[in-house]
Amino acid sequence: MKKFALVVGASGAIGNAIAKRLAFDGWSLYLHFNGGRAKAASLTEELTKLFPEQEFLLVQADFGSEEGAERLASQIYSLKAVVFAGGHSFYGMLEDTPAIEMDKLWRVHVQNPLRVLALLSPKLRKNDWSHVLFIGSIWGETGAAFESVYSAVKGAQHAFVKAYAKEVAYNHILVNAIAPGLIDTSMNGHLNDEEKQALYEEIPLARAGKVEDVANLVSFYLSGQANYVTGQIIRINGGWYI
Ligand SMILES: NC(=O)c1ccc[n+]([C@@H]2O[C@H](COP(=O)([O-])OP(=O)(O)OC[C@H]3O[C@@H](n4cnc5c(N)ncnc54)[C@H](O)[C@@H]3O)[C@@H](O)[C@H]2O)c1
Repeated sequence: MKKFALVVGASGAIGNAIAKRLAFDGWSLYLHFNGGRAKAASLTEELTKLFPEQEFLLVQADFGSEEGAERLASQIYSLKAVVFAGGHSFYGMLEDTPAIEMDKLWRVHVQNPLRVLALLSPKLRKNDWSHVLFIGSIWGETGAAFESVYSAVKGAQHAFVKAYAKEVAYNHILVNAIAPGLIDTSMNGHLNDEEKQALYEEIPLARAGKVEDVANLVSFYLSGQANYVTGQIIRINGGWYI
């Protein structure tokens, strides 16, 4: 029987790498996108050609609204794993963060992923083992100046992981978060080369992480070799902020 995972944010940089890695591992995938249909469609086409025995299904939803979350859940049939790799950041002082932006950060990172999960949990409970993984952030653990609201929503994701892991352990649903440090994606587009270099000097491994670094860790979690790990926030950060 095909094993299906939902990758939320598969059209994004980290989500795209996760989708490719999970396809390589033999998963069939629901590939979620919001904007960027062309990119998501070409990923689906590429994976279908490479892995014809597996299924790759595109699902669109805006996590800015509850209807989007509900529509996404209604398109999912069989499911063994969910990886939440969507989201956006906002860089600025708290007093310069518009209320509408705060609301959006909360909805996209917390409220609607949790709503999706609530709707999908009966499907996850049907399996011998299932996995829920959030791509959180080290800022959710340490906090970051000028990203205070983003840090707050990432911290909320991490707190949820710890709580929900306890709630569904009985059903063999494992719930964890991977908390990246600096990963080389357009989410860090606000940094110029000089600023990036200054950050690399702070990071013991002296570089930004690659999207594949995150995808490899996701692959390990979902491989069945980490089935005694739940409720954990695993930092992937080159030794930065430990
Ligand atoms: N890049 C980093 O350095 C870094 C570090 C720590 C954590 N993260 C987290 O990793 C995740 C992926 O980041 P990325 O760097 O790949 O970013 P990205 O911008 O490349 O991808 C973000 C994805 O989120 C989706 N998305 C954004 N708004 C949405 C909405 N309203 N509804 C539905 N989907 C929406 C986009 O469509 C896209 O697929 C995010 O949760 C981010 O917070 C990134």
